[in-house]
Amino acid sequence: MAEVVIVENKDAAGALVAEEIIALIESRPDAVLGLATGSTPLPVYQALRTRISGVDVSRVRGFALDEYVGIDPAHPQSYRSVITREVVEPLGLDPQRIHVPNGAEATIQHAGEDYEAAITEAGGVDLQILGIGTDGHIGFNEPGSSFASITRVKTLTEQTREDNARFFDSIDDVPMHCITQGLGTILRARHLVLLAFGEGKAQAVADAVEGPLSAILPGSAIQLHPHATVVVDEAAASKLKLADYYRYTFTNKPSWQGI
Ligand SMILES: O=P(O)(O)OC[C@H]1O[C@](O)(CO)[C@@H](O)[C@@H]1O
Repeated sequence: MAEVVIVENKDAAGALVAEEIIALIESRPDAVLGLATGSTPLPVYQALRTRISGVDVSRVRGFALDEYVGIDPAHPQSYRSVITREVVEPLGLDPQRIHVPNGAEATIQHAGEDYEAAITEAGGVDLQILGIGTDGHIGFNEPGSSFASITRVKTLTEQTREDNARFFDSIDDVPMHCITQGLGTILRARHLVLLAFGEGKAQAVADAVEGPLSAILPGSAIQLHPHATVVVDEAAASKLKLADYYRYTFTNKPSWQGI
């Protein structure tokens, strides 16, 4: 079962996860971070900005979860641009060490395989940051994705395109396809940290943490992981049946344990 940490707000979540990432980098300067985009991980990146000075990040490596297919990498909403703007530049990471799946149509046939090979060559991801879609996707693994899936092209659901229309001028501009790490890829990371905020994510969180294991609930794949941490605010936790138990467990956690 995933460990669930219910926090007061996004800032508290960001601080908690940022501390875990800094401890990881201090113990392993060439740590491999799994980077997510969307709104959810922003408080983590924000919290890292204020804590990272004095930490040597020159050897940190990173792999983004996903990218839109057919979008110009220079487009402000390509995940390449988002990762550069929100993570690489403010944290002073080496851009050469940060990878984003290649969504160019010309090379898309082998882009998934290439990305898997790059992750394997790096020795795997140490800590994977995850958000969750209102339809339950992690990465862009939409409902129906195999738990064994690897990096590949997926078609975005209408729900996801509507949710992400806020980043574009209109829903028509939201790409139809993406390339995403698979659920199998994500499950190979050594530590999963899934964040979710707000009532709109409450059902997806409950399904991921307490629902049946099912391809129709892609987030439920985290139940198969030996070290998964779910950090949520009260609203996103509102449909969890065992919320009191999670609070009790976290309050009584040994002080020497991280998340
Ligand atoms: O965080 P948001 O913007 O609600 O999106 C949900 C999740 O979907 C994804 O964007 C898919 O990449 C996640 O990375 C993200 O956290």
